Amino acid sequence: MSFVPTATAVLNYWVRILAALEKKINRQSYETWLKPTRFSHLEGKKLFVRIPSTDFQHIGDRYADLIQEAIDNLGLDVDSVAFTTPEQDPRVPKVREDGGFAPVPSHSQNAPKQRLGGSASSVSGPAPEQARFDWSAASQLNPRYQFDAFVIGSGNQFATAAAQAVAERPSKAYNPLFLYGGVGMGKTHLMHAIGHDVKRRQPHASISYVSGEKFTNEMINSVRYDKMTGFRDKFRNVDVLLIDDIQFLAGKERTQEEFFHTFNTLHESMKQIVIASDRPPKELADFEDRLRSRFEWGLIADIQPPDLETKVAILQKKAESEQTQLPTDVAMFIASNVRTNVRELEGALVRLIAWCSMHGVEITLAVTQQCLKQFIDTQVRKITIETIQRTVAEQFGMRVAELKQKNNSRQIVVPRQIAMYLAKQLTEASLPEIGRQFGGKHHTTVMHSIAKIDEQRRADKDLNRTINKLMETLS
Ligand SMILES: Nc1ncnc2c1ncn2[C@@H]1O[C@H](COP(=O)(O)OP(=O)(O)OP(=O)(O)O)[C@@H](O)[C@H]1O
Repeated sequence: MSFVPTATAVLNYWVRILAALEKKINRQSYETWLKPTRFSHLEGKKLFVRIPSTDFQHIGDRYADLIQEAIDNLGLDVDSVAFTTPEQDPRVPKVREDGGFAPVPSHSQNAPKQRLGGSASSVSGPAPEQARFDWSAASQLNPRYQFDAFVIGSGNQFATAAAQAVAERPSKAYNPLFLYGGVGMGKTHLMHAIGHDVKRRQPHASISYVSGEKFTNEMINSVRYDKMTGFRDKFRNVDVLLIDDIQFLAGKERTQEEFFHTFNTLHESMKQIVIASDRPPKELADFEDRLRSRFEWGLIADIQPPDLETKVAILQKKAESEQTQLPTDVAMFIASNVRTNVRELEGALVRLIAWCSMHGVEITLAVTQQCLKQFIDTQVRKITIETIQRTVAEQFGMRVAELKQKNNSRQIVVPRQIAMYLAKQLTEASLPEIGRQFGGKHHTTVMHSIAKIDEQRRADKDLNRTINKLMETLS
């Protein structure tokens, strides 16, 4: 027996979705953007929602995931949601300039629409100019990664200011903007925030966010299925290209070649390029020089690990968005026990909130210590020399075996000395033991290596940064 919803039930669809959203997002955003929306009508499985003006169109992008989640949780028979202003809704009689009414078409085809959780559907028929909205690109952006959700601290202040400048004046402030920093430091968040912000200011702008891995895979498939023209059109015809984890292109000559041309086309036509990487351009091993040098054309901004205060502020902001009260001593405890990776910081908080809600207890310091004990213990797990060797080899694009060989070329010696230095700093191993694990080096060689790096680290900022980054990855 199929269930045919009554008019009231349908009307309740959006009301119920809103009720679910209200619990998930902060009050101010809800009051500003969602509360003023109204159910309009249902066409088949497409739910039309009335928005007061085109300024509200970004909500379909910003809250796409949450709306989809609510639809799924509520089991509603809706497969897409469209947001329309009264002017865009052909069911609303329009007053012509001469004061008469324009004819009302039988169904609304001009409304921008978004197929939630899937590829975007195209807008059929000529949409009114102000209604054009590139949902397909928008859906690649995580609605949570906005500037106002990003906590600014000393480590990311410069990168955030640069990202904001780029969002305000794409292709005019810095082009390209090259963001780099360690794992989970917020590079992706900032890139998406640029995308959202540009979209808000220029709803017509087409924005493409792609990871280095996806770019590579799409290119391989396009070559394989003879679809290079489509691939090129896709990435060379955007207003803003956000490419994440560019280090993935290391050693991939054909992909680098393709990206080189994409870069040139976009740059020449004054389109904005934002690149994120886990290391600065000059440390991108196995990259063509012509690409590396282009990465340095605009502005290079690094993101350093957050300090304790920033970590506390991130936790509090995150708790607020989950509508949870986080006592300061609890925030301090988590911030000082979870290492610098913000993703893990958030993971600890999510775990704590879930645990307290499941056990029906309030969040207190004692409860937090109990709940996060295992989480924190695994963080201080022992670091081994093998792990150090693997991490250093990866950082310098070489094999672990090379670190142990009797090769004294500079490309090998420096990483080897760094690895020995880290082994001394991060493990309990003695000098002879370290020497043994590096292909049988004498303990005086190990000592010399450690002293050398220790000294150079003070003078060479880049080397110091590389070591900090390795330490951060390792610990
Ligand atoms: N300063 C910050 N304020 C608020 N949230 C942050 C901040 N920095 C990072 N985050 C959050 O931490 C998580 C990880 O950030 P993100 O994915 O942007 O890191 P990343 O630098 O791109 O990491 P990776 O190198 O692994 O790709 C995200 O949920 C992001 O929202």
